[in-house]
Amino acid sequence: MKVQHRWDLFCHVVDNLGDIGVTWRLARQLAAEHQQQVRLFLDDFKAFAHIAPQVQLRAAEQNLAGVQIVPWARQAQATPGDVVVEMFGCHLSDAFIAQIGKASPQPVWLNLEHLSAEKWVDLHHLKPSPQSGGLMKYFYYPGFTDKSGGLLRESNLISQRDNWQMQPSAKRIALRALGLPPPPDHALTVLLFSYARQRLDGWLHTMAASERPVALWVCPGPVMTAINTWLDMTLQTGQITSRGSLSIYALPYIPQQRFDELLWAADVCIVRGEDSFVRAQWAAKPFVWHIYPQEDSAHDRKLDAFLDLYLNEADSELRDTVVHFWTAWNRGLDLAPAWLEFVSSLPALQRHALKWSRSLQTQADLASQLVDEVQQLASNRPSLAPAR
Ligand SMILES: Cc1cn([C@H]2C[C@H](O)[C@@H](COP(=O)(O)OP(=O)(O)O[C@H]3O[C@@H](C)[C@H](O)[C@@H](O)[C@H]3O)O2)c(=O)[nH]c1=O
Repeated sequence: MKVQHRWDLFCHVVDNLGDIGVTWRLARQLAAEHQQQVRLFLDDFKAFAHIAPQVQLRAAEQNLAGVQIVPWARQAQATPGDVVVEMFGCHLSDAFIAQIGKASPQPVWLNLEHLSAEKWVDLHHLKPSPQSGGLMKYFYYPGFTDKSGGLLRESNLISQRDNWQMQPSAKRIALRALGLPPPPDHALTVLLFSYARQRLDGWLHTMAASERPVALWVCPGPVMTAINTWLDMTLQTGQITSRGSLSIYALPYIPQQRFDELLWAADVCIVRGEDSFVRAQWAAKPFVWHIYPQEDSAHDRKLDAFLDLYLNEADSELRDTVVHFWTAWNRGLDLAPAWLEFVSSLPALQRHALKWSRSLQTQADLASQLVDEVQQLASNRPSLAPAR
């Protein structure tokens, strides 16, 4: 039987939406699917409001989707719960760490790390790290293998996706609800959620000149600058414009609970970071991962490690197609030749995406694994009490 614990998740937003994006998805799942009591300490409510518009920016405390949300600074007066999770190595205040040290029984303390397909992840997952004052912190690594901590996946996600895909009207209704004009008949639909990128001209020209109409849905963010330069105008949120066969639509922010529908509705997804990268895989769509750039080219190793896994069972033609386009995207090269190759392989890429998604589904999801691990770590400590 699952014990109900009091969880404290700590999220420091470094940049972008991924820190709160992953944390919010995990928090909601812990509360809704595992009946855990979740409190989320957060330092950037404006970033949060992009993906959860109902959030109040200045509330001292609020409850959303069964999660208690409090400003970061409140940790100074807070008593730790049964489980403390630092998201992505964000640092807790000394005052809160002192409270962890004083708590009896001591909370299970974890650092949930960034996602990587690199092999070392399996070796480091759940390793303890002794802290000063006799405290112990465990490192939790998400990942793609059975020895890693898994990927976030809601229990009904795949059935929801399949039901949605099977209803011919679902796409039309969703697009309307998302404020998207219906794309022209037989159009190729492309969702663009990437980092800033130069040299989009060749790609945009190629789409504008293609026989098949293309609808490009652009999420808010810095990539819009290069698109506006090419368009020679400033496309406002909610506005659409066309050049030849290409229509470009500037999307508003979409609540996280509806973000999947954009991926499900698109034929090709260009995603980034961690959460949208994982969601594109659950959407089972041909996709491109714009990886978060890191120092010392660490992102190249991460990208290669994922491609090795993702393409392990692909034939050499498909492998080349994916590698060419992903490399061109991530290295800032001209995209036109690799795009044409990619688009002409879409049926095979689609089959591959579905096969990959099915293979990932055999893994236990991250939240379930985390709850089980915490329960085990907690029960190895003689006196950790369930929530009162
Ligand atoms: C555009 C958009 C995004 N989202 C959500 C989906 C995701 O949960 C989140 C975006 O997160 P990601 O896809 O991870 O991309 P990101 O680039 O925003 O986040 C990145 O942040 C850096 C600090 C990390 O180091 C990176 O690894 C990565 O997490 O925003 C919406 O809910 N609605 C929207 O309209």
